[in-house]
Amino acid sequence: MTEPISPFDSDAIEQLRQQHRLDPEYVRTLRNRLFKQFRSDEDATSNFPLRDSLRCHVLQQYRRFDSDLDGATKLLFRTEAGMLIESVILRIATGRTTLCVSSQVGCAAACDFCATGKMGIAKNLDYTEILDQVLQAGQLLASEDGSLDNIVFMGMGEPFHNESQLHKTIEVLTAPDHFNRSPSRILVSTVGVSDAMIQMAGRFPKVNLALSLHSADQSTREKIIPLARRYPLDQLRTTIQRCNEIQSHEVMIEYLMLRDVNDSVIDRDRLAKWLDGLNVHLNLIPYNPIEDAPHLAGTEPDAIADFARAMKGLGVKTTVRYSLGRDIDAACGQLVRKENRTYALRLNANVARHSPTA
Ligand SMILES: C[S@@+](CC[C@H](N)C(=O)[O-])C[C@H]1O[C@@H](n2cnc3c(N)ncnc32)[C@H](O)[C@@H]1O
Ligand code: SF4
Repeated sequence: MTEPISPFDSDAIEQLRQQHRLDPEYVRTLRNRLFKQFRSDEDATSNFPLRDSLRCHVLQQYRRFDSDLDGATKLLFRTEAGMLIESVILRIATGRTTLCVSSQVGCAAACDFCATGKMGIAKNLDYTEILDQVLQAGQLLASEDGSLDNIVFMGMGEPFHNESQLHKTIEVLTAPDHFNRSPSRILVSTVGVSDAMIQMAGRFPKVNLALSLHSADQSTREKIIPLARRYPLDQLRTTIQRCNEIQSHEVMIEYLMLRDVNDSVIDRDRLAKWLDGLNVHLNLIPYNPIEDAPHLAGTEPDAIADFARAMKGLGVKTTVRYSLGRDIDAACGQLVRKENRTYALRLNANVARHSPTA
């Protein structure tokens, strides 16, 4: 009995097609139905002669949380390795939908304010695991007669720590004979990995980039983002200049509003100075408190609005992120953290037991 084939694996699909002398039209129809129309597995594979050789999903849907407050849905998936990852569907009032995907389980960057960074693990997802988040969310939206408009890499993980799988994912997402998504509707958010940002801008110039800046002061940034030591602010500014030269659109600057950390008048003026001359758009993010960082608190909404007004006054294009799904975030984040920690501990115990020095 041969291993089932993932429809995302073009080489394996082509090999199968040639082996069975299948008309390429069958493969085209399968891809159109599954990747472009997001039909159900059964419907999409119904006339594919080798449907029993396929396995449409590498992720198992584990839980679903729907917000009572707004149109957010959080999907928890279990990977084959047993880890939980999350994807979030944001249904925005304008009718547009955005899917936030994970690129890793956990994250080595270990930012102080981030639940994923506090998980204490970092495992890369492979491209089929990232694409399956898109497929399953797309199928869910299609079943509600909705559509999927934007895909953002703002879920668990640092996408540029998983660069090869990220590039492969974007290739399949934008390939006309696969998902055929517009690159301008894809956004990759990073904590700031300079060389990878420039690579991305060069290889996929239409894909949007977002930099999680969070402070324009080097020592403050280092306190909340350990990776800031490796990629100092001067280097990041030059990186954005380089991306601006390659790309025709703005880079998004994400700025988490943390009370008494980065929200003073001095912080604001320093930020405006740092952004001056760059083709950017500033997005202020309200902080979502996490259990593992009791020392951090978010800036009050009124103060965020004042900060935004002042930044606009200083000539910076500024918006405030309206955060969706707050009611489901805590429940889901805690579940993911707890289960993945338990799993990682079990895994480490097994490795120790089997290591020659144990
Ligand atoms: C989870 S990260 C994933 C992408 C990438 N690793 C990055 O840092 O940009 C996506 C965004 O969520 C933000 N974020 C992390 N923890 C947060 C929290 N507790 N409240 C609000 N935003 C948070 C990050 O700063 C980043 O801008
Ligand atoms: S890089 Fe992004 S995902 Fe990783 S810990 Fe920092 S905020 Fe979280």
